[in-house]
Amino acid sequence: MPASAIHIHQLTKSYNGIRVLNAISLEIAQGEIVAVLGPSGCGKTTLLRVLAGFERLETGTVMLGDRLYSSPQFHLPPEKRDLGIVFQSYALWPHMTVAGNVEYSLKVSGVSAVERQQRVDEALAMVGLSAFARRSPADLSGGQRQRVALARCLVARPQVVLLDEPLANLDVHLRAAMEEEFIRFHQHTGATLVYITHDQQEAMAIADRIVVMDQGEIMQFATPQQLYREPANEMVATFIDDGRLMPISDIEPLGDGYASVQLAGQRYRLRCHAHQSAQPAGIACLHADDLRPAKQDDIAFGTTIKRIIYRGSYSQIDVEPNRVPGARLSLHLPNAGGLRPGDTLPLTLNNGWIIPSFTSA
Ligand SMILES: Nc1ncnc2c1ncn2[C@@H]1O[C@H](COP(=O)(O)OP(=O)(O)OP(=O)(O)O)[C@@H](O)[C@H]1O
Repeated sequence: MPASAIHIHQLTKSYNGIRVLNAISLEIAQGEIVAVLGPSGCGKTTLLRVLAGFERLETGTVMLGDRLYSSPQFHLPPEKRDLGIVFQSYALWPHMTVAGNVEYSLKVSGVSAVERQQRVDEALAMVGLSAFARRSPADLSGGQRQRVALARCLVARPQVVLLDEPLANLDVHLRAAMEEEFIRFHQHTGATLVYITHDQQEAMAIADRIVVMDQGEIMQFATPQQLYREPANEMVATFIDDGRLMPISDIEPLGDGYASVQLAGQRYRLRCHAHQSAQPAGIACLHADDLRPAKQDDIAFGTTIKRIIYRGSYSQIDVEPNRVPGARLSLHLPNAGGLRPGDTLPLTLNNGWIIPSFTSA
């Protein structure tokens, strides 16, 4: 079994009798970058803390390769786990220099002075902080401190790195630079990265696969493209990007990855799960790029413009389908031209995804 693959099986965890993680099972491959994404309070940090060994689990197992880390009967302490951890709060030693902070763990574990020097230089170079080795953490910016925390983790050359919202305190430019930093680190080391964030853009930019969590459960574990194009349920559909839900009826699978459905009074072909069954009713997920203003020969449905938001390179047009009062769809136009709220805008579909449903209702 690859040494740094993570196997989580049926993990549950409660605080004060309240279930915070419920039957979590995940197989993370060696060298993979996995982001854990979900709304506040869904259990992301708790999952990371159980992986790191700061919390015990109630049921289930956590293994790294073929090594048992946690089970109800067994708990390997955090310092014995072969993991690097980068938390949102940098927790640097204020009385040590940048180099001292990075060197500390090597000193404690008895690495020779010559090797320490070489590894500290290497780690600081990797995060672009060679020139800051002798500074005190107090004299660094937030982003630089975060990079010291990363260097401190890298210097130990862990096979698995757990990162808890490491970019949450940084401004938008620094975040982009740090995203590149993580990817570079990953290319350099091939380590397995588990990355917690509530920022889906960040998750999409960095991760090979994303775990979407809600209320202590895994909603979907898939590539960013799959989450966007083939959400497993309504939560993922609306959580990822600008997904909007539309009621559909008379779903007839066509056997080629598409189904014919009734939507806003018209018949359309939408993408569907290979095992989608015929259903009297269901829900479709439509993104902005699934919609466009109808031309003369298109199969169109009428909508009324509710709101136009200028977003620089495009305008976001929010509409209500005339035959589905209360539903909201959104499309992007490079130029909203003479459109106004209250105007009628006939739309058609480029694409769309049926939220999977497998049993006949
Ligand atoms: N030590 C604790 N004692 C009791 N409840 C806790 C404890 N730690 C977390 N919780 C609860 O467990 C749930 C999950 O918390 P967790 O911090 O894992 O969520 P999260 O997804 O990381 O949220 P955020 O994005 O806001 O950091 C929350 O309802 C939280 O209040």
